[in-house]
Amino acid sequence: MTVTVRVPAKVNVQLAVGGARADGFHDLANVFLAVGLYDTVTATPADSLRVTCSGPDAGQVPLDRTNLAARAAVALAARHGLSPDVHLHIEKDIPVAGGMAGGSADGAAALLACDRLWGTGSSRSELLDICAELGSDVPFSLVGGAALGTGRGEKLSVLEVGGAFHWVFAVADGGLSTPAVYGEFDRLTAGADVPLPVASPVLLEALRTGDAAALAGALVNDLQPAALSLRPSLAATLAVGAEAGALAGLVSGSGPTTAFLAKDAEAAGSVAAALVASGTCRTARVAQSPAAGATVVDVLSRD
Ligand SMILES: C[C@@](CO)(OP(=O)(O)O)[C@H](O)COP(=O)(O)OP(=O)(O)OC[C@H]1O[C@@H](n2ccc(N)nc2=O)[C@H](O)[C@@H]1O
Ligand SMILES: Nc1ncnc2c1ncn2[C@@H]1O[C@H](COP(=O)(O)OP(=O)(O)O)[C@@H](O)[C@H]1O
Repeated sequence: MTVTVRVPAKVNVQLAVGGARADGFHDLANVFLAVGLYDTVTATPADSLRVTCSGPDAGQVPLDRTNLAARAAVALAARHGLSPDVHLHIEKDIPVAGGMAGGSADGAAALLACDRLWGTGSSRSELLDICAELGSDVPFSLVGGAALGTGRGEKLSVLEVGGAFHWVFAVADGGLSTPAVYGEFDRLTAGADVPLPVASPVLLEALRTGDAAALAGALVNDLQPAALSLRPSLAATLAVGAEAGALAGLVSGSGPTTAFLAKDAEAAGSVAAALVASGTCRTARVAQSPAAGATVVDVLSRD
C-alpha cells in the first residue's frame, strides 16, 4: 500500500510574542492561516526508515532522522511498539526555512500517512499530541484553515474564515533560523516590559467576515523587527510590494519570506510581477487562503 498526503503552508496574520519563558520558548498569540502552497508526502513500506525529497529546493532539506517527517514516523511507531520501516518521499513546494512551516507540514503529513499505512488508527487528539511533541507549529499543519495558537503555539482553537484571501509570497535567497530570530527578539526587547500576547479582536473579526482591507490593517508580526535586523534587505522587498499596490505586507513568521495581502487575484498577479522585476527576492508565489489541513489524497493498494 502507498499513502499520499497533501499539506499546506501557513502565514501568521498575527504573531504576538511574549517574554522568554523558563523553558526557552515564548508564549504566543499566534493566528495561523493555511495558504494554498503544498508539499505532498508519500509513505511506502520499506526495509528501514528512508527519506527522499524532490523539488527545486530539495537540496536544502535534511534526509536523516532530523527531518520532521522521519521524526513523525519514529514517534508514531514508538507509541505502538512498531519499527518505523517506511519510505517517505517529500515533494517539496513550500519554501525551505522561509517562515512558512514547511518542515512542520511534512511532519504532520508523514504522521497522517503512516497512521493510515500502519493501520494504527490514532484519534485526532492522539495525532495532535504527537504533533505538539514534534514542534510548536506542527499541530496547525494537521488542522489547517485558520486557528489561534496559544502556549508556544501548539494549543489551538479553530477560527472561522468568511471568505478567500489573496496572497503573494516573496521568497528570499537562503533561510533564517527560527531560534536565531527568537534570540534576536530577546536581544531587541531586553530590559523592556514585554506585554502578554493577546489575539486582536479586530483581526479575528476581519477573518470571520472575509474582509481583506480590514485584515490588512490588522496584520502584525512581533518577530518582524528581529527578522529585519538579521536580514535588513527585507525592507526593500516590503517597500516594493507596498508600491505595487498590496493592501499590506509583513514578514511571514520568523521569515525571511515576506507575505503581501492583495485585494483580488488580479492585484496579486501585479504585485508578484513587480516583486520579481525588482530583483529584491528570489521568486514570488501567489496563493489563496484558507486551505485545508493535512489530507490523505491517494491510497494505492498493491493488489
Ligand atoms: C515562528 C513560528 C511562527 O509560527 O514559525 P516559523 O515562522 O519559524 O515557521 C513558530 O513560532 C516556530 O515554530 P516551530 O518552528 O514549530 O518551532 P519549534 O520547533 O517548536 O522551536 C524551535 C525554536 O524556536 C523557538 N521558539 C519556538 C516557538 C515558541 N513559541 N517560542 C520559541 O522561542 C525556541 O528557540 C525553539 O527552540
Ligand atoms: N521536512 C522538512 N522540510 C524542510 N526543512 C526541514 C524538514 N525537516 C527538518 N527541516 C529543518 O528545519 C529547518 C526549518 O525549515 P522549515 O520548516 O522549512 O522553515 P520554518 O521553520 O522557517 O518554517 C530547515 O532548515 C531544515 O534544517
